[in-house]
Amino acid sequence: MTQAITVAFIGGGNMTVSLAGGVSGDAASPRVIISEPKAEQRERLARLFPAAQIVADNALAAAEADVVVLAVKPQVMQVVAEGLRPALARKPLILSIAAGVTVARLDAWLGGVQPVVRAMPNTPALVGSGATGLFANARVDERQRGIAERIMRSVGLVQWFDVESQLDAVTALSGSGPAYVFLLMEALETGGATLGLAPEVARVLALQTVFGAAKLALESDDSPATLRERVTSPGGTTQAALQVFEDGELRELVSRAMQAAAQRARELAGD
Ligand SMILES: NC(=O)C1=CN([C@@H]2O[C@H](COP(=O)(O)OP(=O)(O)OC[C@H]3O[C@@H](n4cnc5c(N)ncnc54)[C@H](O)[C@@H]3O)[C@@H](O)[C@H]2O)C=CC1
Ligand SMILES: O=C(O)[C@@H]1CCC=N1
Repeated sequence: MTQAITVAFIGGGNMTVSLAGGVSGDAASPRVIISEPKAEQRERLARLFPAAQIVADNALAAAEADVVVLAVKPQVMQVVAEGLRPALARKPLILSIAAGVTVARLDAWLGGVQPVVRAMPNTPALVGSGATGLFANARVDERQRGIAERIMRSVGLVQWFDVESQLDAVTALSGSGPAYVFLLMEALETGGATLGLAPEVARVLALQTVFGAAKLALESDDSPATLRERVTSPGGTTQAALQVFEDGELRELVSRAMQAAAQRARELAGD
């Protein structure tokens, strides 16, 4: 943070552990308050973040905050947001990371006066390699945009969107995307075992291959298509495999899967 601000996390689960760790590592780390109803989890949080204040009362946490990060499951968001209303007189920035909860809904639950940023993160944020889409309502000023961006950037890449519906596409790509890649890992592992490799060997080779390919693509100036061509010797093994993927219309299948995810995101958002 550029100045000593107070960040209150509502819900002290996996994502909060990751984000609180991220912002605590920041050069000018903010004061952190975490509200969590489960006593056992509060004890864990206190061990992980000795400098943070761990409480059981959402309103108490929010009342002193410059930023309130809503990190509860979407199903409990309405109750949590409505319960916070009286504690938000200072008009802190609200940063919601709940999947599928629109700014309009949050706005209604919070009383229609708060600056609200909606984030669509993904689970690799848990290891500091997330990808997050952000959308801000009109009450969010430049300074607050910077703060929201900095919080999410502490666990990975951040991209802003001017149109909230684009977060449905982000959900279909990077939000759900880790599951597509895990499915590919599973398939590579099974395929390796079918070819006679020990399953644990097939798994480690599959994971390292996905990791290595992603790292190479991120660090290279070349496009994934060029990198793919570079692996593919004419008449060689890769070409034989890629032909099977093309015959099975893998690109079309991925596109259809993403359409289904985006459609489901729209339905869940109540659009
Ligand atoms: N797009 C994605 O893949 C991801 C989205 N998310 C979003 O982030 C949010 C948090 O996810 P996780 O940290 O994985 O969930 P989690 O279940 O680990 O944490 C939620 C925490 O909220 C606490 N909680 C329950 N009721 C509460 C209440 N009334 N007040 C305060 N705290 C309460 C729970 O005890 C729990 O510790 C979710 O809304 C989820 O949709 C998180 C990870 C990735
Ligand atoms: O599957 C879901 O609905 C959520 C949104 C993105 C990742 N998980």
